Amino acid sequence: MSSRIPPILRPEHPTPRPLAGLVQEFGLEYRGDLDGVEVTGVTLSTNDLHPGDLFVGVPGSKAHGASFATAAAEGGAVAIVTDEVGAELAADSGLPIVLVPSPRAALGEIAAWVYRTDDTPPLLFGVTGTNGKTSTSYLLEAVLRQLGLVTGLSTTAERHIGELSVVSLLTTPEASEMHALLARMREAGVRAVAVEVSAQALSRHRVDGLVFDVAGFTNLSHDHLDDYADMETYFQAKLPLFDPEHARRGVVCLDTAYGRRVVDASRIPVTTIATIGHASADDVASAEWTVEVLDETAGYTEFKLTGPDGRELVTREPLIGWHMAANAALAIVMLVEAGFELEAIGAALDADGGIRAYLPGRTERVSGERGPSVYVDFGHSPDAFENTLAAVRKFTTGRTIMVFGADGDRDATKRHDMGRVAAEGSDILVITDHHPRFEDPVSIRKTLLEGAALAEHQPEIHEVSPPEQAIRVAVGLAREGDSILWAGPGHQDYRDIRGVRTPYSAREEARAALREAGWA
Ligand SMILES: CC(=O)N[C@H]1[C@@H](OP(=O)(O)OP(=O)(O)OC[C@H]2O[C@@H](n3ccc(=O)[nH]c3=O)[C@H](O)[C@@H]2O)O[C@H](CO)[C@@H](O)[C@@H]1O[C@H](C)C(=O)N[C@@H](C)C(=O)N[C@H](CCC(=O)O)C(=O)O
Ligand SMILES: Nc1ncnc2c1ncn2[C@@H]1O[C@H](COP(=O)(O)OP(=O)(O)OP(=O)(O)O)[C@@H](O)[C@H]1O
Repeated sequence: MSSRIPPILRPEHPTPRPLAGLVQEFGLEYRGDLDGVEVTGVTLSTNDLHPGDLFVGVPGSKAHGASFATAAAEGGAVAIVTDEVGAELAADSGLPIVLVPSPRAALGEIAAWVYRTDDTPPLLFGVTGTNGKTSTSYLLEAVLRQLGLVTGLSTTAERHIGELSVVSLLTTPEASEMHALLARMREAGVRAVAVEVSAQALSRHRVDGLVFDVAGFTNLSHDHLDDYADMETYFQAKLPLFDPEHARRGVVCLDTAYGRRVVDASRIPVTTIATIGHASADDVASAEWTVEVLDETAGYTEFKLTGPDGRELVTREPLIGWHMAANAALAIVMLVEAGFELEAIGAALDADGGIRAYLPGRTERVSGERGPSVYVDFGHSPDAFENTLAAVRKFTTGRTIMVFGADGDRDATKRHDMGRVAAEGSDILVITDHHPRFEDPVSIRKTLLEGAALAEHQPEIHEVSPPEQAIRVAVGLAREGDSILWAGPGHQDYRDIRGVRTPYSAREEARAALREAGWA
């Protein structure tokens, strides 16, 4: 990967802690001399090593982290934490070695100890599900800010510490980064944090050592079957967020049938929410909260949230689609579960004319007053395509044009459905490339085209590579009144081509294509 790897934020003024204290507190075995060893940080990667760090050697898919122990020592690491296999690999590093049975499983608690994130933690919100995690997290942050709090955010798109913003690498950072981020947030006076929690994060202990005040579940649909054997395994991977080790309370959206199953499996108190017209009639009837879309325009969606005891809130958000109303309502109910009064939330939102949120690359309109409407979106699953296409179509007087490609080296089993759903919902389809990674982009497009051919409705289909060209073809075909939905790249500022993060922004490309076509 190139140097465009985003920075990892750490506390600016870490307080050193004696390593002997860690060993004593957790009753850990060690080799070497711990006398005078002071720890100021923790990492599992030599690419993010600071002098004074504990280097945690985790067994990875390509290498055992402990095989980089000598490099870690040269970089200023003060000790190694690893397993028995890693201890052998790290023996020549000259550093003391602390032994744990599973370094990845230990990382969260160790990072919490190093950065003292257990001391006066902020209010913590965790959001999981297939689609809508980033959006719900941004919406939580927006409402918290409108309530006057200094906020933090951790999502696929960005990490925020108050007004400071950096782009993200992983959706949910490794536990060492997560706790460093929280420590930095504490320095900045952050009082509430919204964290997007991926299934991979739960499977890989990335949120260990954190207890969310409120966990939220958006929905579950086909994705990530490269990481999980089947939908059931993927579903099961989400459940630990609803255990007492990870959250105190939960809010579960019943819009997909998996929601009810989360409620049944949850080991914490949960409340439920369902979207009228989208969840099943039974789930709408049994949900404690319901959300109903009242008005939709190209500029905003207005909705009503109704809760127990006839409590109600009507507000709007500058986002399109019923699914965004579902995300916003989930965020608001999570705040209520955290102890905020619904009336206070309503008053704060009313004062501002609704929720003030900007979601980078989530059905983001990049076009101007004239010409076709162009939206850049991060959707990369059949369900996301269906919802965003429906939302865009609603405000399109002309034709709906969709541009998309699929991720290489990621769940290939969803590609047929992506092609089919995209074809069903569009009048013109431009199939192109996304992140090919190490796959052949021609063969990815071929699978998408096969999927598109399965659709009952057949749009006009074009195959265009690379995406810079594809968006220009789409803009060239578009007329006033048409809409273009470019799904996949969202906020991202690179394409991963054979492991190299090549600079590239779909939002910039789309704007350039519009300018070149004279629509600026
Ligand atoms: C499958 C997966 O999660 N892999 C993660 C894993 O990589 P790995 O096991 O291959 O690590 P490895 O390369 O064998 O290296 C082993 C260890 O040696 C260390 N190392 C390695 C090389 C070196 O020079 N120095 C060094 O210290 C590594 O940091 C690592 O700790 O540990 C790495 C270090 O933290 C992660 O960066 C990497 O995430 C990769 C980039 C990834 O793509 N993960 C995806 C699947 C992911 O987690 N996605 C989810 C969800 C996204 C969504 O919702 O769409 C996410 O939360 O982002
Ligand atoms: N509640 C929802 N239901 C269905 N689709 C949604 C929902 N919310 C958002 N989407 C669609 O999914 C796309 C991704 O949204 P978002 O980034 O919020 O999800 P995510 O869960 O964070 O995704 P990822 O796991 O890829 O980071 C959006 O651009 C939109 O197309």
